[in-house]
Amino acid sequence: MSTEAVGATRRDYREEYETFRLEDAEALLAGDPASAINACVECCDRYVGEGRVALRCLSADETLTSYTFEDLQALSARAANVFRAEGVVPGDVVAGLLPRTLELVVAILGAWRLGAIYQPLFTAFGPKAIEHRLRLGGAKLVVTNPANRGKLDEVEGCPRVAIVAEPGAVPAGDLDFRAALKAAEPTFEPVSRRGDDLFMLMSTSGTTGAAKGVPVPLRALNAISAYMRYAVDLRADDTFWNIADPGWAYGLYYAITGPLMLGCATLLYEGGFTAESTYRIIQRMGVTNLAGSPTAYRLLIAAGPELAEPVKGALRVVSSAGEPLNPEVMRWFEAHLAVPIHDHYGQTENGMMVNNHHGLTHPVRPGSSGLPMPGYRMAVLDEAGNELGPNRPGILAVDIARSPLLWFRGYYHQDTPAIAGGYYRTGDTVEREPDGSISFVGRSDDIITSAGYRIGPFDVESALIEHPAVVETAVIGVPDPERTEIVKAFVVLADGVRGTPALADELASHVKRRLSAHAYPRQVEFVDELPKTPSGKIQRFILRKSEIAKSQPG
Ligand SMILES: CC(C)(COP(=O)(O)OP(=O)(O)OC[C@H]1O[C@@H](n2cnc3c(N)ncnc32)[C@H](O)[C@@H]1OP(=O)(O)O)[C@@H](O)C(=O)NCCC(=O)NCCSC(=O)CC(=O)O
Repeated sequence: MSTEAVGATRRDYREEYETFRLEDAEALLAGDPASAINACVECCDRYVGEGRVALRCLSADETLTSYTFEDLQALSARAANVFRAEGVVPGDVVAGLLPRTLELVVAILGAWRLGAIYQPLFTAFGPKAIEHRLRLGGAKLVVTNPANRGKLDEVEGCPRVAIVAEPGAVPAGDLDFRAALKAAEPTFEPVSRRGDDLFMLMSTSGTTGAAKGVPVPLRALNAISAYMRYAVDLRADDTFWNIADPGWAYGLYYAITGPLMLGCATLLYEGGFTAESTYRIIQRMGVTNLAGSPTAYRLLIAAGPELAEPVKGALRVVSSAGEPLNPEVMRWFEAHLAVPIHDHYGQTENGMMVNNHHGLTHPVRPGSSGLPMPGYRMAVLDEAGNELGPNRPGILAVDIARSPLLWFRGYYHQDTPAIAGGYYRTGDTVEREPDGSISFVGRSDDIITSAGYRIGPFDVESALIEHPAVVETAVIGVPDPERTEIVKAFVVLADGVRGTPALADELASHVKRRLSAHAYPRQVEFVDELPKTPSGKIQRFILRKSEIAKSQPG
């Protein structure tokens, strides 16, 4: 597989797009049943022997510790031995409920070395979101830390727990992960898998049901490395930092897997996001290649240009994903940080597919998500599934037969109506410009995009309905200048319960604790009834329309 950064000299987009083919070694990975592959070899072993730094960990108090690929090889081997001793076999699921620390990477690489499937659990999740995901994948083992351990007590049927804790703080019955790593052998022959075998089990929010499982086969590695080269333009001499959390696709695919696959060091910062710490870390670590979400960038801007001044000119490229990037953010970054910031579009289901590529030359239009990545043919479809020409809004879809990098073949053990007629429909409404670039118009369903997170209204509604004061609820996204959208809940209360601000806060806290700290309703409105179809289905779009009308001046 080619690991060379294409960006060393930028290549012409058109030429690269038209001549794209999976190179011979990559074609093997792309599904040849005879191919043998191991994700830990791709992301670690292949760089062993050069003493290269693979991982820089900054703790919450900003203490720096660096690890080489050799360190990660030995630690992943120890972890694989620990997992095997716990009964994990190739094809089993190992879940990680850990902050951005060394042990997170060790758990991921250890699972992969053994041929197991890694399932991320975002540390903001509450027991409800965790239980749903652990059930979905039938995880054999979950690796966590004391800050998150208590949530697992509320998970029915919780699997065996390995905990990263001080020796005195390991709960009875749990496996002391650090002690077990120490005692384990530092060698483990990587288990060969095939391109179609899974190595990650992700989840993503739906509009009608609870979060769906997204199986990720090993051949997705082709697309992940292609994105790092074409769109992120990651080079050997870059210091790379993707601030997204590896509890989600953007972080797991492109903060961990992608840079390690190219043999580049990645940076994990355990602390929460603030503009001050972000600028401080860029300066201290000499970050040249930065990735994150528009909300993070808007928060940097809101902190003022003075904070940006010391890092002006330090960054070479900046990538943005998770929600559309505002043209104003692009202009501000040019003016105050002297760096181009480019919008990239993707989904958990299939990674990045449409980009303003840093590593390829093509015009970049503010407000546009860019051009299809080489390896994908994108189409804009009408409701009947016909391809539309320029300037006509429709659903963005991937042409399956002509997209050699496409890996998504359906949700985990679930029907996937989004795949039909030779296309995978993304659910996003877009418009294609005459120059081929694609502009995001909106979602064609009820999914909420807030601060780059995809939030399913159904998940929030089912958490709210658990509260005794709530009889019925409908959850929508309402426009917000900072977070794109925020979650708003319309709530019908039980007889005799009064809708007070204190109750609104209580409901928000309930969702935060049970479902997730990022998905709670920031607005709660108490109503007598909800708009419904004659058959009783809640019409969220009516609520959304009236909120949009309210937010528009005049
Ligand atoms: C822009 C941000 C850095 C801003 O960070 P903030 O900390 O201000 O806010 P937030 O949205 O993360 O968090 C909302 C609330 O949850 C809390 N919170 C966040 N993370 C937490 C954690 N790990 N543990 C406990 N609480 C946590 C915060 O304190 C905050 O509480 P309070 O509100 O009380 O202060 C972040 O939102 C971000 O990284 N967004 C990008 C998300 C992303 O990576 N998207 C792409 C992947 S999604 C994806 O792949 C899509 C898909 O599913 O298909």
